[in-house]
Amino acid sequence: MNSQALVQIQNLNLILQNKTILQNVSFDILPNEIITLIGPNGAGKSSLVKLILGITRATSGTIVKSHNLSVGYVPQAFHIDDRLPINVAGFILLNQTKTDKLDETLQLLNIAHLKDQKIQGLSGGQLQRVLLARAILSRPQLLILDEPAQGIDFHGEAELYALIHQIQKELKCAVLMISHDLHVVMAQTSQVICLNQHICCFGEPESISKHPEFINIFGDKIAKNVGYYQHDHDHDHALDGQVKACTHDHNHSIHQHNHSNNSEQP
Ligand SMILES: Nc1ncnc2c1ncn2[C@@H]1O[C@H](COP(=O)(O)OP(=O)(O)OP(=O)(O)O)[C@@H](O)[C@H]1O
Repeated sequence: MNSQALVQIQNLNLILQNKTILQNVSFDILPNEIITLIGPNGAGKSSLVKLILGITRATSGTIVKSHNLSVGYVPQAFHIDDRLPINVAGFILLNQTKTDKLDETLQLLNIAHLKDQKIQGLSGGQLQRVLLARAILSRPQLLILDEPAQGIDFHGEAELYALIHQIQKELKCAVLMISHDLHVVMAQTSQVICLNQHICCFGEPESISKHPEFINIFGDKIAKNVGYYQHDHDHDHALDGQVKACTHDHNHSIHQHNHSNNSEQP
């Protein structure tokens, strides 16, 4: 366990309707860290996020959050009622207690010009930025994003991920995001968790892309084509993804989940 951790996740298991959704998941989320969750459809990524947010409860295991942890969240799907008579500023401020950072937030996300526009007329990319603005208005310590670039074209996707990095740097928050955009994840994230009920592998993008379970899930072609990224950070992760003191050069580390139980699915 790391005393600096914003969230410590220990041996989480989730069983729903007699089906194992998550098995023995453990890792820490540290301040200033960008962790991206990847994995095939149905791997349990959104379920894990819902447990961390406290929307659902684990069958067993613990999630310890730092005192007064503030969390911003952008869900996977968001439907706005066509009849809701509200503009962008009104929507961002809805049910918020801290409102003084509205203009600064709109500028940070390059959407100041949309402030008075009706929410219904926005494009997919504009709406994602508005949802991000809402999530960061109160300057959370942890930002959780469930597939932030869903429904956005390739060009807009790259811009959005660059923006997320900019937000992370400016607000100095941690980011946990789910993504299917492997090329971007591998080029821009600091830590990747490859999830398929259990943590298949955890580490830096370069090492993850060489891991046998990653190649098994995503295919050799994707693994060979992902961009490599060198990232300096001051901590290391144990085999199960938890943080420990830094002991070596990070650039080629691979963290692997060992299969001691034959019932685990890859
Ligand atoms: N309330 C529920 N009751 C039963 N099963 C559920 C429930 N919610 C989710 N599941 C199942 O849990 C599994 C994991 O779903 P989850 O949405 O967490 O996966 P995911 O990795 O986020 O998938 P995707 O990439 O497709 O969004 C799926 O098989 C899903 O059917």
